[in-house]
Amino acid sequence: MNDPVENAKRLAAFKAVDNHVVDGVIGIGSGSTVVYAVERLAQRVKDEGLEVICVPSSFQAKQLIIQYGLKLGDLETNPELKVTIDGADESDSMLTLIKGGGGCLTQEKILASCAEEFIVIADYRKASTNLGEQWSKGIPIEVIPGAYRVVYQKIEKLLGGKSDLRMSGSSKAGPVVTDNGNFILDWNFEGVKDWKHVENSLNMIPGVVENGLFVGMARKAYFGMSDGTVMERNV
Ligand SMILES: O=C[C@H](O)[C@H](O)[C@H](O)COP(=O)(O)O
Repeated sequence: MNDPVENAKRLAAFKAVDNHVVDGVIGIGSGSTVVYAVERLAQRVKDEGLEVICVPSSFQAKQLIIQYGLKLGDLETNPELKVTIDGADESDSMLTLIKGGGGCLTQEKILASCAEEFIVIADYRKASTNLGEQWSKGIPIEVIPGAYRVVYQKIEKLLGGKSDLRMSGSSKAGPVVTDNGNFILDWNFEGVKDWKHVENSLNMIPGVVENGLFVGMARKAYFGMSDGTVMERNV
């Protein structure tokens, strides 16, 4: 593979699947890095007879599981996951994450919370010391559509910064609509010191469904590097 970023994603995903997946129920995150994790899972099912049931975190993840011929599960029949593997938009040195750049944060956080182990896979552009060093698009916040404006105002009053309603772009007029039928606000924060406080404060605002801060959930991350190595971070 010639693209260093794609190569880095693939290396991280393959290593995480090899090191953490055994027979059982697996949570499948969303995004472009997770594609490689599903590819590796499918290889191991074929080559080693690995027996996994895959629970998706999004429409995209479900399609991937189907496309690769893996067994599809859901949280109603498989509420306990051995491991969830997912990408991130940014990870600080404590593995505090920003997620939801692709709009899939709520179901991802549910899957992360149901897993014995939550493993992050990403390329080298996602690793930082403090959030905001690498990801400049703010914290994604999923909101009930009719409440987006009041949520926006309350966030500004409570925590400062500015939010933007995420728009669809040229393929559809109007805002992005999540897999759950909601809107996304991207909150550009200022001077945050306590991410757990922010995560909790955002979720206390009526109309907020979930936010893309994952604090204290991941214990291990794999970052594919541009030189072909994989950097591991543990907390
Ligand atoms: O909403 C999307 C998810 O949180 C993704 O896991 C995140 O955006 C990272 O995606 P990618 O692997 O494409 O960078």
